[in-house]
Amino acid sequence: MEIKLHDKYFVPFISAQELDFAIQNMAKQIEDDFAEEIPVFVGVLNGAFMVVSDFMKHYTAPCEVSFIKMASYEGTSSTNEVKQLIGINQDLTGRTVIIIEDIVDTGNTVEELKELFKKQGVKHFKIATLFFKPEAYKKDIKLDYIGIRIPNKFIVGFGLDYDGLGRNLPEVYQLKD
Ligand SMILES: O=P(O)(O)OC[C@H]1O[C@H](OP(=O)(O)OP(=O)(O)O)[C@H](O)[C@@H]1O
Ligand SMILES: Nc1nc2[nH]cnc2c(=O)[nH]1
Repeated sequence: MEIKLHDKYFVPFISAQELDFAIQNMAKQIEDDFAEEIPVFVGVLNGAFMVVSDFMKHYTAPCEVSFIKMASYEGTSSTNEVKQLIGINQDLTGRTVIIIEDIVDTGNTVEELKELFKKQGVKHFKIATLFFKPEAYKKDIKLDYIGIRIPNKFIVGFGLDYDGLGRNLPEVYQLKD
């Protein structure tokens, strides 16, 4: 059933079951790669709060979790300027940092994050994202773990918002044409 948020209509796109399956797969892959160490998962707020919560329930090896707050989107488009609103106050020297994103779109946010963590002397820097829009991506940075590839259309739900609304939807909706 379609929904209305502010002035726009959205149609169902990805079910809660498909989301859980994709997150479970990412957790398993990362666990296979990093079970020998204690990675620090860094969720990118606000959008990633739901992915991180579900991801952590599927990741069974020792790990730590922290959050960073970045923002670049106003309405349905990128401002091209990514701001850091809340940082991490933990020494990450020599640690394996795995970013958990809800979505990688233009790549502006992951580029900014990579710069930020490089300066902190981390041992490994990896990126995991639930959603990836290949047609919108403008960077060369490798994305290490991708949940679901989606077309270049605006989505909401499961943490993702349209001007503040829609983050609490348990499934994902796509902007109606
Ligand atoms: O690849 P990009 O084009 O940079 O887009 C991806 C970013 O956009 C969203 O964040 P947003 O800036 O909307 O902030 P929010 O997480 O608080 O909604 C999303 O959570 C990513 O962090
Ligand atoms: N809500 C939302 N935020 C985004 N940030 C980057 N791409 C998107 C998108 O498709 N939807």
